[in-house]
Amino acid sequence: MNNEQPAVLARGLRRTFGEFVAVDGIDFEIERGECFGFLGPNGAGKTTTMRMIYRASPVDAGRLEVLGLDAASGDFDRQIKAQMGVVAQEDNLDTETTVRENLLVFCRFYGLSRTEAARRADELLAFAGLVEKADQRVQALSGGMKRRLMIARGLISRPRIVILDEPSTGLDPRARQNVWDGLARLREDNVTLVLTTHYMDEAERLCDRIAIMDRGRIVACDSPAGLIARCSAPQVIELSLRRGPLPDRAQPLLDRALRVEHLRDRVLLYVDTPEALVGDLTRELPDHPAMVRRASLEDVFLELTGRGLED
Ligand SMILES: Nc1ncnc2c1ncn2[C@@H]1O[C@H](COP(=O)(O)OP(=O)(O)OP(=O)(O)O)[C@@H](O)[C@H]1O
Repeated sequence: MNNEQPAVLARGLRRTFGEFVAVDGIDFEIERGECFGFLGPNGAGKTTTMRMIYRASPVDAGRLEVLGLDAASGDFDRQIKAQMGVVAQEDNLDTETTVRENLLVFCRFYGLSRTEAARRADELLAFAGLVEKADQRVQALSGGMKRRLMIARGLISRPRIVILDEPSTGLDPRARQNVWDGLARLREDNVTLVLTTHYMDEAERLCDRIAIMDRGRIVACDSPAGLIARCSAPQVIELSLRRGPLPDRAQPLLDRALRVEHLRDRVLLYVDTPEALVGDLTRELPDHPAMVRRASLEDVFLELTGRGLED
């Protein structure tokens, strides 16, 4: 295995379900030690792409290499699988057994001896912040703790690549922070992280680079800052539509923005400098509170696809 090769390389990667093209011939490269995220709305093809990387889904066309080895190679499972940790989207923990037992069963599955398994389980309980919960049944854990246990389970074989499908979906802010802290520690050990998310803050915060996916294609791939710099303007004024649509007299004000996006509950105005316009909007449209923020990945997504991430 060549250490110069990227962690994952995809060329023309494609997956279809009958007539439906879920992943439409995408190209990407994930460097070793980087945190790479697939960001996109429901059904964009993120999970399918990840499943191809860890070989849970066949590749219909194109080339896929992991750590320099062709995924189609007969040797792939033997050489690569132990180097890859997978944390799937759905929680498939055995809820009847204890937290420690859950880890021990998988340690044994990976071929660790009884003593090694006990040691590794203790290390991972500490990593996941679950030492105090070790002897409780999994069903007594909170959602965030279960997620951390899933991540710990994915790390048993000390993988060099960890694949996480929506690592913090459904978690409250504190639990998300805990998960993010755990992922940051993996980064320090130079583990390659590949994740999917539809949370822009998660992508922006964790990822060195992000591939924005939409309808089976990668529509842009860059660092979060690089992506945001592509926005047509650096500042955004959000006008709330909570109290109803904008009146006709709003149009001349909207015309002063460089670009305008109409969403279900908000209108977004892209500007270089917001101050004067915000003053006028507040005065002229008192029923539509205006809020100023910096352009974000959501704006990049809107500009690239014409749709919001949640639409
Ligand atoms: N086994 C399958 N059979 C048929 N269609 C499938 C199958 N798996 C995925 N698809 C379809 O492929 C498309 C991409 O699905 P995928 O799960 O990769 O999206 P995603 O970006 O991960 O979405 P989400 O954010 O909702 O998880 C969807 O339209 C989905 O319905």
